[in-house]
Amino acid sequence: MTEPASSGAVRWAVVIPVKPAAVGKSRLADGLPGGVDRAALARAIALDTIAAAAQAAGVDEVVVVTADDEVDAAASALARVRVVRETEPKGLDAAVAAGVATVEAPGRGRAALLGDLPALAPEDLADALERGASVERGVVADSEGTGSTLVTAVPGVPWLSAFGVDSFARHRAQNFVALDVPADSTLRRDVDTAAHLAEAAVLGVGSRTAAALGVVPAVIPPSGASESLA
Ligand SMILES: Nc1nc2c(ncn2[C@@H]2O[C@H](COP(=O)(O)OP(=O)(O)OP(=O)(O)O)[C@@H](O)[C@H]2O)c(=O)[nH]1
Ligand SMILES: C=C(OP(=O)(O)O)C(=O)O
Repeated sequence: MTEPASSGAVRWAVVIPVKPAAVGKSRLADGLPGGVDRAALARAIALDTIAAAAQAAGVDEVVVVTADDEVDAAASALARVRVVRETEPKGLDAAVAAGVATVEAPGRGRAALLGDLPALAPEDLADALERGASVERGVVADSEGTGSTLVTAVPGVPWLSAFGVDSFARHRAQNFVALDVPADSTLRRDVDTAAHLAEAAVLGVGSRTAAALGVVPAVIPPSGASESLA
């Protein structure tokens, strides 16, 4: 197993919450191409996000918090990924906090990444984490500028997150520093709707999402090509 190169002084644990696919990504149901299974697509989106995060420089471990058996099994097979089972629905912030609480290395920065970023490029996450290393708490806005896709806390800073509607403004109000990642970073394109999915497809979605959409693999960047199994 090859370690990713360091992206700076801080090494990170990245927590990714994933709702059970049977109930998650409900807003995606409207406008999906015929024949696309929404639950399978929701899992594929989450697993592409997890796989990209696990390949980002500076990331020591990815902690997936989920009650979904299939996501658990597939994520657990990836190097640097650990799954924390969610025994009852907790809500997003509580699920993230449960994952953060299992991070044992006190010298590690902690980050929460939403699990709906199918176009995420590992280098875009690495770039954001490097920026997050120089502030106590950081936040990355989604493409609309209203939500948050990444929240960070450097070692020693107590964990806090305030995900949900208009979370970017609420994170900023709690003194999270807006991390200056490019407007077109793949880290910003979360997918809640079919229109978002179309934008993610332009950026280039991961191999699992492409397969769930029935897209010809040859036009998809090989984001999963170099993944190693644990
Ligand atoms: N483990 C866990 N993950 C959650 C929970 N709520 C949301 N998430 C995850 O957080 C991320 C962002 O959530 P939303 O955009 O609200 O996703 P969603 O609830 O699946 O989507 P909608 O049903 O369309 O509202 C996704 O990766 C979700 O799977 C929760 O209670 N537990
Ligand atoms: C969960 C969030 O947003 P969305 O529902 O748009 O993914 C958020 O921005 O905190």
